[in-house]
Amino acid sequence: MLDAASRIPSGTVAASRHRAGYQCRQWKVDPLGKLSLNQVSLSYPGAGIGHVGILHNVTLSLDEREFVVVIGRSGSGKTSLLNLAAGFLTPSHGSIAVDGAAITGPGSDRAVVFQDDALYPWLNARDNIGFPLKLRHVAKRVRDTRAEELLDLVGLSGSGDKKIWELSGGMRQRVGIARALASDPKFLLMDEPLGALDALTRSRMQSFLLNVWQATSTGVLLITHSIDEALFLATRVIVLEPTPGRITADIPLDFGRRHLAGESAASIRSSSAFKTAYERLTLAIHTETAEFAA
Ligand SMILES: Nc1ncnc2c1ncn2[C@@H]1O[C@H](COP(=O)(O)OP(=O)(O)OP(=O)(O)O)[C@@H](O)[C@H]1O
Repeated sequence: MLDAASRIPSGTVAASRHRAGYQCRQWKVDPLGKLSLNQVSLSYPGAGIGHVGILHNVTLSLDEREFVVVIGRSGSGKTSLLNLAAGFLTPSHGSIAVDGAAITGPGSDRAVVFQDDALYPWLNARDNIGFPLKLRHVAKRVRDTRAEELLDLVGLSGSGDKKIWELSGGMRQRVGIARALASDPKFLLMDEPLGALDALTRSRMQSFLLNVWQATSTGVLLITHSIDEALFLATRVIVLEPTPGRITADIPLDFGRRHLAGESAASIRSSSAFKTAYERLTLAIHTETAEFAA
């Protein structure tokens, strides 16, 4: 079962948006948004050797109900892929679109969460969360209301006045995720968001991430080095092979949904299905021509 800190009151976010009183997307009502990378390649200038291919012909799409995890060996281009989806990088070839419209840079429809929480130490938790709304000239009263609702969503009710240095690593990452959600993104792009946490906190945060995903219907693209984490969270795992980075497996999974339906993490991880999936994904990551047979 999910622990109390991981549970999120159903309907909290959707209901809160109306109370917050600023223009936002109507989650679960609009048609599903889609983020697509179409035959995307990326290369960087090499030192005297022309261009070095980082990603080659990557085609990938995810919608707002999906939790897609990208895994692959070091240097396979995972962060580059996320930076392309975020609009921080421009592809050398191919195109990236949200709902069919080509993206030309970062946008409020895609929020990014990094391993380092990147919070502003001079602001308290509430003002950190409200900061993206401040950039959009949303009134302070409305920002504060929204921040309190997001603090509630991430299990930190009553912590709005806390300074960043008063928060634990897991709490800081929750505030970072709340801040990312403040702009009501269609997609959360997360680069090793739990990578800096200790094992126990990381495990609790995995349940928390699944709950945030379920409560907000925000599409997630998450990078991890952890096979266990990829299997536990993803509705699809994408395997990238290096040099140049390309997709060699696209695997549907349901362990996260099972957890959300009430099965304990321990029961899932000890199941033969999870152990078999672990072995197959390990093989897929470490084999040149990856195969993930059902
Ligand atoms: N700005 C850059 N200029 C040149 N090469 C780069 C740049 N950024 C990344 N690279 C190279 O692109 C390749 C892919 O890097 P990337 O960080 O996307 O991989 P990754 O799979 O996220 O790696 P890791 O798992 O180690 O974080 C690496 O060989 C890296 O050295």
